[in-house]
Amino acid sequence: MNAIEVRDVHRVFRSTRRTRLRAQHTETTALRGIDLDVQAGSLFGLLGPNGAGKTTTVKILTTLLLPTSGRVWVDGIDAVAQPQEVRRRIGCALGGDRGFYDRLSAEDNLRYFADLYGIEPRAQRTRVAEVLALADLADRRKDRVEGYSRGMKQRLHIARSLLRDPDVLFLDEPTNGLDPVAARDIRAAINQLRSAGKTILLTTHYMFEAEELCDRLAVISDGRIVVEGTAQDLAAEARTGVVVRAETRGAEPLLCQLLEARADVLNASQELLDDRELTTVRMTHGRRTEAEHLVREVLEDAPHVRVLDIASREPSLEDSYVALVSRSLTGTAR
Ligand SMILES: Nc1ncnc2c1ncn2[C@@H]1O[C@H](COP(=O)(O)OP(=O)(O)OP(=O)(O)O)[C@@H](O)[C@H]1O
Repeated sequence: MNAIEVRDVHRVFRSTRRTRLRAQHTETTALRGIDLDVQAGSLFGLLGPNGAGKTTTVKILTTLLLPTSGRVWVDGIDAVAQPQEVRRRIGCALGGDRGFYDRLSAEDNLRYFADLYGIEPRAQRTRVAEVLALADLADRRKDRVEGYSRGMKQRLHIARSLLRDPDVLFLDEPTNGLDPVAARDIRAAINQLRSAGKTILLTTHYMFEAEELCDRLAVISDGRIVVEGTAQDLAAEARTGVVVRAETRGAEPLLCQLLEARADVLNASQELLDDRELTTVRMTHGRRTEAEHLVREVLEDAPHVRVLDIASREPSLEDSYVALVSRSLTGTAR
């Protein structure tokens, strides 16, 4: 059974800026026909570069925004026709530093929201204690939120999203900007919620996080779903055979274009290290020595380039992601 279904959703933002002489209308198309199926009890990851349309999708699913066209069901309920009913069944943590009364304690904040959500006064104390424990904030429950770290605030967002014991949870970049330990704690909490049978849709920029947590993933780019499936499906779709990394002296970024002109190169990028350049080449080639040889040839053909080191590795989810997104943005059929 699907807990979330999205059919051909489009979203256009229209705005008008008035100058003294005239009104200027602008249109931004954020979503260009999104389809999604998220199975009940699964953890689904929405990945994509900045501005791809992830937050717009989450806002539509959580009834904060209306789609311009298309249909959306959450927990079997039509989110456009019955937004109130959907709101009762979902939890939503959009994160960030705002959203709480800084001068109140975490406990008082949650009591306030429990009231707002219509949780019976007699049940509030127990429920607030439960979600504080789930978010590992029980021992800091009396502290004012203004003294909370980002990681603690993020956990408080998750605690709030759990107040109504929802079946479906939406987490928008839950570990964004957190240090590695705080991020690991959040991931552990998310894993616990999945084990408790919740359906979770999360957006993230971190590939290892998506790989660690998600059952299925969708990559969204420029308002379209580029690919949907397991991490293995994404790798198969990206057709990344091997990743070659070459350390050089004297290599120009232009060389990446030369490499990308080859049919067996999916994507090439260069970063500057202290006194060297590091070129990463994602190839369709499966044989590592052959792939290394090909890259070495292209680099050494360029004038004044010295190859210091060359090595290859198996592709990660991040490599598949980079190949898929760059392919979708450049519109190449490779
Ligand atoms: N309220 C708005 N008015 C106008 N344009 C908007 C609005 N909200 C989003 N957009 C535009 O819609 C597109 C998708 O934005 P969205 O926030 O959904 O992307 P995102 O994938 O969540 O990006 P990020 O990873 O940076 O959060 C962008 O081009 C953005 O500028």
